[in-house]
Amino acid sequence: MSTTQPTEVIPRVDPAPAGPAPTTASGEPARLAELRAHEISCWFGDHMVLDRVSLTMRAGGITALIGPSGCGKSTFLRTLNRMHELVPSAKLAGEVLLDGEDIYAPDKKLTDARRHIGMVFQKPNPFPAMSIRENVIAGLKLTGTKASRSDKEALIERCLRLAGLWNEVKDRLEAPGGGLSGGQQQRLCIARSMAIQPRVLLMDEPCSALDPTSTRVIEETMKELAQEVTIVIVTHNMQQAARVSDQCAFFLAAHGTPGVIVEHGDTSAMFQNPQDQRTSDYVQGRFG
Ligand SMILES: Nc1ncnc2c1ncn2[C@@H]1O[C@H](COP(=O)(O)OP(=O)(O)OP(=O)(O)O)[C@@H](O)[C@H]1O
Repeated sequence: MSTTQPTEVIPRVDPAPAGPAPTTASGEPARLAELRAHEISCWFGDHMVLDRVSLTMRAGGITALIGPSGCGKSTFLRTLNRMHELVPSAKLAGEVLLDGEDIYAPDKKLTDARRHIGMVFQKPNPFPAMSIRENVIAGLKLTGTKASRSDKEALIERCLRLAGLWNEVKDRLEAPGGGLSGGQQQRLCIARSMAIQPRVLLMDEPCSALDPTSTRVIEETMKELAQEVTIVIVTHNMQQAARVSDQCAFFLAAHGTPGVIVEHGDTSAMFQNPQDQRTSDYVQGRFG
């Protein structure tokens, strides 16, 4: 995909988003949220793919999930906003606590989990025929959020600035989202996710379909976003994990056993002084 995309102008991420910052229902500034997975196990049918995985994703931090293919990183990520349960054969045990409240508790709705915990996928998926403007606010209708026309305009600008896209699209907000380059489309998807003011943003290999320039732009964008939202990213790119994250979790599924976290901790420690030989081998590219 990256080789066929139009060339992308390198934008500067605007550090001063316009429009209102996220607030709680009472108008207080939204607090950054901690997400804690406690003893998460997952199955597809009888196939257990994760075994009692626990991880605390710090409020306002960027946590990178790393590990070889098939060890359960994406499955784990999908448990964090209840996407795992969309697969008919899927089962799950354990808890996911958003600021201490289990998103799987019987009184919690699936739509609440999606509202508070947004997701950006590997392949950019804007609504191609919808305008850039409509793409950004597409989630408002889905989540039943009401906003005045002027609030919507402020939100559109704010989210496009947050996603580092405003300067490139401000003069063509009515153009279709599908006409943007791959990197721009991914930033449009980030803007769309941010418009519903999530407390956590999950990113599943968000740069794997992008060229290096677009990748660096998204990485800069992530650092800006982390001031407002807790980020969890799955990445195969060790340099990316080292560049963007402040915390890493190394997943491994040895010899057909379910995936577990072998080691987790501050990114600098994981890369410079890992405690487990397997982590050391993986981050230095000796396998995976
Ligand atoms: N929809 C599904 N149905 C059945 N099995 C699945 C499904 N999705 C994933 N799996 C299996 O679950 C295990 C973990 O897969 P997962 O995609 O979570 O790993 P991953 O670490 O994210 O891999 P990759 O890095 O290649 O994306 C694998 O054995 C995979 O085959």
